[in-house]
Amino acid sequence: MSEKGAARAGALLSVRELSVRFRMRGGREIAAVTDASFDLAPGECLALVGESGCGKSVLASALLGLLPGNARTSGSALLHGTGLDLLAADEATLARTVRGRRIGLVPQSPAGHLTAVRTVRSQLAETVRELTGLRGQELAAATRQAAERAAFPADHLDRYPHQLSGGLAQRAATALALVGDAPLLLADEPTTGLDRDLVDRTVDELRGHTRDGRGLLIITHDLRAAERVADRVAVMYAGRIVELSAAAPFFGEPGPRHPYARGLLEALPERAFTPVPGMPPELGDLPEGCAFAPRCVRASEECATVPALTGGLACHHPVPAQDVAADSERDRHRDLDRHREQDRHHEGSRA
Ligand SMILES: Nc1ncnc2c1ncn2[C@@H]1O[C@H](COP(=O)(O)OP(=O)(O)OP(=O)(O)O)[C@@H](O)[C@H]1O
Ligand code: NI
Repeated sequence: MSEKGAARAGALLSVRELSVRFRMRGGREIAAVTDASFDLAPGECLALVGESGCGKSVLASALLGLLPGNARTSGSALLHGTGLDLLAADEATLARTVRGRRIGLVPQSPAGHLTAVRTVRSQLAETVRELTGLRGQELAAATRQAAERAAFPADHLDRYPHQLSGGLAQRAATALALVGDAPLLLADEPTTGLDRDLVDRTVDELRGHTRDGRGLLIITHDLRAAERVADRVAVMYAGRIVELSAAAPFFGEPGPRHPYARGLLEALPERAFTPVPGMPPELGDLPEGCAFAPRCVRASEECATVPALTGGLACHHPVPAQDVAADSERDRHRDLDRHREQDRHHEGSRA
């Protein structure tokens, strides 16, 4: 998978060196996203994971043109079939042809995205009508189906957003995002506030969206959900993608190669249940080199420079490679010791 240079042929979405800076009062700058590059293939689900505040939602907002006025974006994000660079497109184009039509969004805080003064049914129906053109009985039925897809209970359809629990608001937002089967779905923490069964059901429904060559970019804290649905995983740390890997070797053997990604997995209750020590850095005050180095047991002088993302990894000391090297080094010493031992033994018996 190419990470730099030209967009990949046939990709649904090709993001290259996407960076987002927020200008703050006093000239301070927040480096929310730096040089993010990835492709999303038709039919593929990519999970974007990483600690709170690492830039995941900002990345998604940048793709949809939903950043506030103090944000500056650079790089490119080509959306297949539109000839559009999402980062260069004007607001009218994004509003008219991209958001909701080419790209569906499950927003991170659904309550704020639902219209306060209208019932869920009326909001869903409007979206269904807009995107499908259905009317009357057919529209009513399609609205109920849309709710059902996201496990939104039919008997709550006539409620207003403020009458919904967080989990129900989440499901209403997911239902809205699924209407119209946009070629690309961005789901930002779509399972917040849901219990495990509903998490599974929701991510399975989102995954189902990738049938027929559609794509899914799912942003989640929930590594179990990511493991359940993702084909590939992108791990973000302090605004950068530090590892981009196929999901099977990442969650299984040999496991992640970036020490941070490894730490994230080890923090899971069903694994070692030990959190990554320390705290992520302030994005307004990043260190010079690798931002993870201060928390990394493997850090050395090399880490004073930012490692480039090559072969899906941005690290001067990737884990298995070193472990394998360390193990073979240990084995070599053990063999040497054994040979010396044997030599001494032979010498002893000769004497
Ligand atoms: N409008 C803004 N102005 C200034 N800084 C912002 C703005 N929006 C986000 N940020 C900063 O950008 C960084 C990345 O935020 P983002 O919301 O993308 O994190 P995240 O990875 O989605 O976290 P979470 O998992 O908590 O949702 C944070 O440091 C945040 O404070
Ligand atoms: Ni977020």
